[in-house]
Amino acid sequence: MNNKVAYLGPVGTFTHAAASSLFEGHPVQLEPYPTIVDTLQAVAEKKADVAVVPIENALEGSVHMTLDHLVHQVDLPIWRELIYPISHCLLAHPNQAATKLSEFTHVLSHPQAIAQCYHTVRKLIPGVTFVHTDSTALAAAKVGEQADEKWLAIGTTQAAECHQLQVRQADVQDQPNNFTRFWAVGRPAFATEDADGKHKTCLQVTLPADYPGALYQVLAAFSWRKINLCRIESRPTKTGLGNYFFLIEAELPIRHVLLQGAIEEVTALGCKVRVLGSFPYHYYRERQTALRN
Ligand SMILES: O=C(O)C(=O)Cc1ccccc1
Repeated sequence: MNNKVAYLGPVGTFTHAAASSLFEGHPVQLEPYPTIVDTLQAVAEKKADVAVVPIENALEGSVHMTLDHLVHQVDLPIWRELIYPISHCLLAHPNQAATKLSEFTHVLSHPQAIAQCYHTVRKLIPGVTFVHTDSTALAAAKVGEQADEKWLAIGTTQAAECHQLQVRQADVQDQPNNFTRFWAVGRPAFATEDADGKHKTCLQVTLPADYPGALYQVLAAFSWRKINLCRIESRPTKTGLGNYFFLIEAELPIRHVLLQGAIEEVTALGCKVRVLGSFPYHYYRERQTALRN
């Protein structure tokens, strides 16, 4: 039986492109879900084996919807990470071909896409109204359904093709070098190769209480072992204002003796440590043969 891969759909989202790249050449069934939460729930409810969701963007930072659902709502291991280049386009219905860009009234897209293109689009279309949708491809679909409205979608060229839209302006993100990290979450029946050693571990660390130097002590456990941390972020525990946990990503596999030592030390300090995943990661096109059946 083919593995079922849930992704934030519909066809033409960036997540769809990331999921297609991750599983290229492998017998999987890609299944779109309308929201990030639905995508993760598909695996939690065993309707799919793995879910592909965005987790962090170079311009906009964390996708809190993904992070919070993984931490608070489900217990699913992060299985792989793909870092994928993101280029946003302004898409319009062909019936609006004569409409000047500055005359469009609404720009629809996923909140992350709007945030990544906000200043560029406002300069092109002063006073435009932004409308959030569950995905960039859904925005493209809505624009495709409204031939008479002066609406634009921010999305991919694939979404433009799917919905017969025109690319009115390409590369509208506020900065070049726009990348998004995508996580594949779950337990698919694939072995993963780890030959080049690019591997990281994501930990959720909750401090026992707030006291001077608490976080410093936690970080020291990694620092003196010379474990490189590639991300640290605080998020509310949702138990009261001012209560946080830390998400720490270390550039070592969980089985590494140094990381085991650091986790023991942090636990001895009274912290709660949960391993959200220990997984290989790669950049798009860097290692297409990363999966084995
Ligand atoms: O809506 C999409 O296309 C997504 O996959 C979410 C997203 C939005 C913007 C950048 C990266 C991912």
